[in-house]
Amino acid sequence: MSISTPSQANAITSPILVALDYADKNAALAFVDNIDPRDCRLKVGKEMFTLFGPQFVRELQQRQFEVFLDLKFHDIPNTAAHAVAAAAELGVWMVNVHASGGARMMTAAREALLPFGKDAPLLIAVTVLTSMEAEDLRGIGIELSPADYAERLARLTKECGLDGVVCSAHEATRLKASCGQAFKLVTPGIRPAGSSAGDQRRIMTPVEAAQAGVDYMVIGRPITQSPEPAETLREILKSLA
Ligand SMILES: O=c1ccn([C@@H]2O[C@H](COP(=O)(O)O)[C@@H](O)[C@H]2O)c(=O)[nH]1
Repeated sequence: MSISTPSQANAITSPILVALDYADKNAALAFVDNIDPRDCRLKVGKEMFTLFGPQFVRELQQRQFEVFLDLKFHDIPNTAAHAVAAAAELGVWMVNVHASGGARMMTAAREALLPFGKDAPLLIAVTVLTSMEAEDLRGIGIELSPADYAERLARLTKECGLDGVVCSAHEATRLKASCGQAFKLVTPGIRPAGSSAGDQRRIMTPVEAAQAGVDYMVIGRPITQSPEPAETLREILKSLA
C-alpha cells in the first residue's frame, strides 16, 4: 500500500529535487526537518537506499515529502519491471531505469506500472550521465556526441511511452523540440555560480537551466555540503522566482 502525501492535493511547484546523498541518516534528517516539503522534492539514490532501505523512503514520505527513487534500474526486462513495480508499491513519486537497457526493458517497466493506474509513479529513463563527456563515450565505444546520444536515447524512451528522461540541461532545448513539451526533462549537473563541478561534466546554473526549459533540476552537493543547506536551498529558490 502506498503512503499518500499532501502534495497530491496541493501540487508542488518547485522544480528542485534535492539529491540526498548522505552516509549519515541523522545528518540527512536534520536537513530535511529544516525545510518545507513545498520547497522541493527529495531524491533518494543508491547510497542512502543501500544503507537505509525502503524504511528511509517511508520516513521521508511521513514527513510529507515526495520522493524520486533514483536507482537507475538497468537489467533484463523481467527484473527491471519487477523492481519498478516494487518502487510503485513504496509510493514513490518518480522512478527510473537506464534507457540503454533498451526498448524491451523500458516497455516492460512501463507495463509493470499499469496496475497502479493514476497512483503510478512517473517513469523516466537516464540518457547520458551528466558526469560523462565525449571522451567517456568514446571509451565505451560510442562515437556520438553526448547531445546526439542523449537525443537518440530520449527518442527511444518516448517511443516506449515513458514520461521523460534524465539528461543534462545542455540538451533541454533540443530534447523538448524533438520529444515534445510534455516530455519531462530531469537534469542533474546543476551548479549555482561559483560552486564546484566535482565529477560532473555537463553542468549549468539553476537560472540557466530554468531558462533552457527543464522540468526538474537535481541539486545535491551544492546544497547538502553547504554550511547552511536549508538556507542554500531557499537562496536557490529565490534566484528562480
Ligand atoms: O546523469 C545523472 C544521473 C543522476 N545523477 C545523480 O544526481 C545527483 C547529483 O548530485 P550532485 O551532488 O549535485 O552532483 C547524484 O545523486 C547523482 O547520482 C547525476 O548526477 N547525473
